[in-house]
Amino acid sequence: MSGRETIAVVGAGAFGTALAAVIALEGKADVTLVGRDPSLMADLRNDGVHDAALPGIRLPDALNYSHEPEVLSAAETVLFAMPSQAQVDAAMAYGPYLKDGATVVTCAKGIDRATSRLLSDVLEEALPHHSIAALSGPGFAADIASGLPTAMVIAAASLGEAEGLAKAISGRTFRLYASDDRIGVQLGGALKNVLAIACGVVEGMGLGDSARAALIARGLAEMSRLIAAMGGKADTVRGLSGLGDLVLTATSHQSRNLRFGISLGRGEPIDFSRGQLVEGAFAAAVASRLAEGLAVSLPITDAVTAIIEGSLDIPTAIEQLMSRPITTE
Ligand SMILES: NC(=O)C1=CN([C@@H]2O[C@H](COP(=O)(O)OP(=O)(O)OC[C@H]3O[C@@H](n4cnc5c(N)ncnc54)[C@H](OP(=O)(O)O)[C@@H]3O)[C@@H](O)[C@H]2O)C=CC1
Ligand SMILES: O=C(CO)COP(=O)(O)O
Repeated sequence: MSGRETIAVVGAGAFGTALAAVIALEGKADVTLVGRDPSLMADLRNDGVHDAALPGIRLPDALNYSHEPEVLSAAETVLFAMPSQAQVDAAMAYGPYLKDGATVVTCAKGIDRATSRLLSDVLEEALPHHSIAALSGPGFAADIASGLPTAMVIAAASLGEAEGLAKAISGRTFRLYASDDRIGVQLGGALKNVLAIACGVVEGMGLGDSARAALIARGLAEMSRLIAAMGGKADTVRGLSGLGDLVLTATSHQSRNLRFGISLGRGEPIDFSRGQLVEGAFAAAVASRLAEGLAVSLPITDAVTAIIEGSLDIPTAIEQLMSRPITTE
C-alpha cells in the first residue's frame, strides 16, 4: 500500500483524458484513466498522446491506463467523464466494481433525457451506497491538459465533502472551488450549452456582438429562474458553473455547442453523425420540459428547442424573442 489516494477517471474522451492527465501530473494521487476500448488504452500507454481527443498534447508518464473495470476497486474517488446520456449506463456497468465508500463525481454537463432528472439524482439512485458529487465550470479539455490555468467547481451533498474533493483534485494549474449546491452547479453546466447554441446562431447569422451580449445576460436570467425553481441556490449562477462557463462557451470557437449553433445560423443541415458531442442539443428539450412543468419562463431555451426540433425557423424565433411584452429586468 502506497498510502496515497487513488483516483480513477472513467471515459477516455477529451475531458476524461484531460482530467486524468492534470491530476496525475500533480503527483498527489495514483491516477488511472479507464476506457472501454482495449486497443485505445494500449495505444495511450505506448504513445503517451491521445491523437483523436487531445492531439499534440503529451500525457504525463505517471498516468496509468486500463480497460479493465476491476481497477476501480482500488479507487476512493471515481470521476465519470462520459457524456450525460451515458452516465446511467456507466453506473450500471462500473457500479459493481466500485470500492465500498468510494465517491463518484459526475463530470458531464447535461440532464438525463430519459427521466428529465439531474445526473447526480439518477446516479444516486443507481449507486445508492456511494456519495455523488458533480464537477462543472469553465474549462476546455485541451486547456486543462496543456497546463493552462483553469478553475472549476465541485459540488457535493455537504460543503465539507466538496472541500475534501477539491483539495484532492486541485493542483498548480487546475483549481477547484467547493460548493454544496449540486442542483445549481449542474443546471448551470447543462443550460450554458443550450445558450451557447443560441449565441452560435446569432454569430452564424451575423447578428452582431450586441445581440450575443444580450443573449448571455438574458440567458443568465433563465438559468437563475430554473435553478431557483428546482431548489438550487441563487448565488451559484454568478459563479464558475453559471456565468463563468456561459461566457466561455458562448464566446470561444473551441466550444462544440457554439460551433453547432453557428452551423444552424448559417443554414447548414443538422448532422449529428459527424461524431462531435453537442450536449446542448439534448439538454434543450429536457430543460424546456422541466421549465414548463414548473411554470418557469425560458424563452431562449424554448426557441433553441423548437429550432432543433424543426418546428420554428430562425427568423421567426428572433422575431418572437424581440416582440415579447416589455418587462422589467
Ligand atoms: N471536452 C471538453 O472540453 C469538456 C467536456 N465536458 C463534458 O464532459 C462530457 C464528456 O465530454 P468529452 O470528453 O468532450 O466527450 P468525448 O466525445 O471526447 O468523449 C466521450 C467519451 O466517453 C466514452 N463513453 C461513452 N459512453 C461510455 C460508457 N457507457 N462507459 C464508458 N465510457 C463511455 C466514449 O468512449 P467511446 O469512444 O468508447 O464511445 C468517449 O471516450 C460531456 O458531458 C461534456 O459536456 C466538460 C468540460 C469540458
Ligand atoms: O463545457 C465546456 C467548456 O467548459 C466544453 O464546451 P463544449 O461541449 O461546447 O465544447
